Amino acid sequence: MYVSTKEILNKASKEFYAVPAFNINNLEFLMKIIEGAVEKNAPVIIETSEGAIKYAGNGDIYRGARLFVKMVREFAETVNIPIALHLDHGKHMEFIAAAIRAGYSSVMIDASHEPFKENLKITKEVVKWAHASGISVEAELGQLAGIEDNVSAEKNVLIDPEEAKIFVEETGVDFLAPAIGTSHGAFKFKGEAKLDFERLKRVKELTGIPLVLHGASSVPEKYVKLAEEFEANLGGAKGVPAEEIKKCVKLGINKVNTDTDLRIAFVAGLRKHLKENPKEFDPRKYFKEGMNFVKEVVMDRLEFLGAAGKA
Ligand SMILES: O=C(CO)COP(=O)(O)O
Ligand SMILES: O=C[C@H](O)COP(=O)(O)O
Ligand SMILES: [Zn+2]
Ligand SMILES: [Zn+2]
Repeated sequence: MYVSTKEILNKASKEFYAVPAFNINNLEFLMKIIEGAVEKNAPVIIETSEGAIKYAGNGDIYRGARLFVKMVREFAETVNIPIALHLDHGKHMEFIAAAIRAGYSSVMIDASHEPFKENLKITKEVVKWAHASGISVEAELGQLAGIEDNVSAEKNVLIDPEEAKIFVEETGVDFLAPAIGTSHGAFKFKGEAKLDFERLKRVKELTGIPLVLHGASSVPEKYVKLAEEFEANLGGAKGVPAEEIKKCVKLGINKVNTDTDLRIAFVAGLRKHLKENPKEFDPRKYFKEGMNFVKEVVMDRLEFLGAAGKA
């Protein structure tokens, strides 16, 4: 079923589990995410960045957004689990408009790089606009470190829980992504992972809405090692361990954004397959191993986040 993100996340918030939101750019990852979620009988959120939409539309934003809606709906309508499609890190109004018009289930307005008041003002506008079309909205407060495509910040600026309360009340936003120390990409921490759990707890107490953890990939050693065995250079890669994410879920995280783990799993399988099969040139064959690793990551996350069996 193609459903609203709000329906999925309100249930998760009430029952204290989290639903992974997986970033996709193509058909292959989508196929495996759905397959994994069906096998786990779990709800799942598919998300696309602005970059993904541009890529799929070959520069035509409206076309890219329509393609993703058609693709996701086609899968969603033929299976018995709740599936939603979300715009990740919407920073430009054209992308938000394209997603709303194409039929996304929800959008993110990410004005977290702006000063608090400006972020609030922009978010409030988008909420008004999206809600008029029955679409729910995610916003972000504080900033994540790390650099990834158009998502970047020099240093961590963690969320202020008191500001979060005002922000949620005044904007009417449906979900909030609090910056609590994670960052995007494969290189999140120099040493141990350090997250601000106290801050997260306060934000949940003061806002009460479903919260979103960005930069939540775990960067599993299994796939990093395998990719490196086949000539990848991922030295220093480090993610958020599953145990830390589970603590976040206990404190009120209900949506866990995951992109990097799928990318690393896929590239590990792709590198391995190509190296071991130098005569192979059929993409349906040389993508297969990577796709199966993507499915493994998906199923593992659905399980430890508590979404398995919640469809
Ligand atoms: O936050 C994300 C997408 O919005 C993805 O984070 P990762 O890079 O940790 O997978
Ligand atoms: O949060 C960012 C996501 O990982 C998407 O990255 P992207 O802009 O490279 O598609
Ligand atoms: Zn952001
Ligand atoms: Zn993110």
